[in-house]
Amino acid sequence: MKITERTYNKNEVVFFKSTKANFGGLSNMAPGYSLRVNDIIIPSAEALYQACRFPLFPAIQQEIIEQNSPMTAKMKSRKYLQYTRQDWEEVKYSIMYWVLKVKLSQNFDEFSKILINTNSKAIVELSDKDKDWAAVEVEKNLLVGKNALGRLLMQLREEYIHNDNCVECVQPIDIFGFLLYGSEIETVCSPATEFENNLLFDLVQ
Ligand SMILES: Nc1nc(O)c(N)c(N[C@@H]2O[C@H](COP(=O)(O)O)[C@@H](O)[C@H]2O)n1
Repeated sequence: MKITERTYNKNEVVFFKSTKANFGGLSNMAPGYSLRVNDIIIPSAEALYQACRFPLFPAIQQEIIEQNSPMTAKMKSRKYLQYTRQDWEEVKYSIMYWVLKVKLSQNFDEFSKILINTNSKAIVELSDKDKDWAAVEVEKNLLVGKNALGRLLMQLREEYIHNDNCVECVQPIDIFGFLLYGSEIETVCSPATEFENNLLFDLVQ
């Protein structure tokens, strides 16, 4: 997936930077959005995304996932960059979109509310220096960057909020070696759907 740089007028967009400010829940660094994949509890979207860098190294994945702070999870990942999967640059945006879908599916009430409140405005992650995932204010009110996270969030809003699609279960993406702790990543469902599926399973046993 190729993403090119864009420019935005800060006055016309919804932007987020600090997790404590308005729309901070859109950030992968926001606490309080835990996830469950393959029965493993993962404290944040950031930890899940960073763990996906290292499919062949379950011990590194575990060290990242054990971090309650999303920023510390990212910092742990930095120690092991040489073990990053070789096709990371080609697959990282697809992996991030999958992570965001999992975050929405398993935190629907909270996360969908924030997405709804962005209306139809452009969503921009604001950063001091990151022009890949975010955009930088290069002069007053002029934001420049690929803004990959903001754009994936807009795609998520279009697919699941504006089009009213259901995000109860999220399929794994079709890439080689999509692994967590040595096992293929399975379909991930919302807690309510998992509960219903388990009830049905018990009934037919
Ligand atoms: N710590 C931090 N500072 C910024 O300015 C940022 N824009 C981000 N972005 C988040 O970091 C994650 C990507 O990490 P990699 O550099 O690809 O390892 C992703 O969640 C971005 O939203 N972080």
